[in-house]
Amino acid sequence: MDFKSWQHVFKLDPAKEITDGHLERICKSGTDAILIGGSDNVTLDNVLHLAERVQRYQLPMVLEVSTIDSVAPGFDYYFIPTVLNSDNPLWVKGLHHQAIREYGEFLDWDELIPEGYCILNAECKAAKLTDAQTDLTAEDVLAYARLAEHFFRLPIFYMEYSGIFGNMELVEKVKGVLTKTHLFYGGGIDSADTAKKAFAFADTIVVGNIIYENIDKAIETVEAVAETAG
Ligand SMILES: CC(C)=CCC/C(C)=C/CC/C(C)=C/CC/C(C)=C/CC/C(C)=C/CC/C(C)=C/CC/C(C)=C/COP(=O)(O)OP(=O)(O)O
Ligand SMILES: O=P(O)(O)OC[C@@H](O)CO
Ligand SMILES: [Mg+2]
Repeated sequence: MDFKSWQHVFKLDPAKEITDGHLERICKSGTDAILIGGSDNVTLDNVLHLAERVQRYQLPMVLEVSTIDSVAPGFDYYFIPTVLNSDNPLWVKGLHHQAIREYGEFLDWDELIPEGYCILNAECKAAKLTDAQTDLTAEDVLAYARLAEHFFRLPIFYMEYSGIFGNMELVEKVKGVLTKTHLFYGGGIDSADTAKKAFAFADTIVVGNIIYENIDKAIETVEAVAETAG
């Protein structure tokens, strides 16, 4: 199992309700993996509850860590965001330092995958939480991508537009400067059309909110990627 081969993932928010029927459709959709994560009201209880339900299906399950207190055992990978365009060091390396200080001796480092986030929607919760500097030129974003790949050697660069569909020209430019680092794109994918547009440039597309708004449209995004990938 290698996350670099994933083309489509669903991101389930532990703070949101999902019926068994909808969860079954998501997990049997043909998506490559389930990412569990959110930016607020994530608790150990709601993570454990959702993970237990997802575990019935045989597909890779990842926890995207947003608080130290909500880390639960049993995931295939733990994705650890570092927000490259936050000016508050807490979100770049501060919480990470605290977590490693506390648990460093017991960590299985092969399960931890750092993600270099570049948050591009000023209105999303994650941008507000992390004081992300979203007023960026294309050159700024390309520099963050290069910083992720060549300086920090991060395996993932994540263009995060959570809640809105992003600038695909910029996604194309970022893809053009990355060679080893894998490009995740997330934000506003709500149809086959938006899935295809984002997947034209990103290595992996992440589909979140539409799961809770229109389950049929969410499932369409998997089919769209499969068609495009051939
Ligand atoms: C039990 C045990 C041994 C535990 C060990 C703990 C462990 C695994 C430690 C790992 C080591 C480590 C380095 C941990 C880091 C800890 C940490 C808290 C890091 C900070 C992560 C961070 C920068 C979070 C900021 C928020 C963020 C970028 C979240 C990403 C997810 C996201 C944007 C979701 C979208 O949110 P949503 O709620 O859907 O929002 P919308 O309203 O926009 O839809
Ligand atoms: O919820 P949406 O807008 O689909 O975004 C997906 C993901 O990038 C959120 O972290
Ligand atoms: Mg969301």
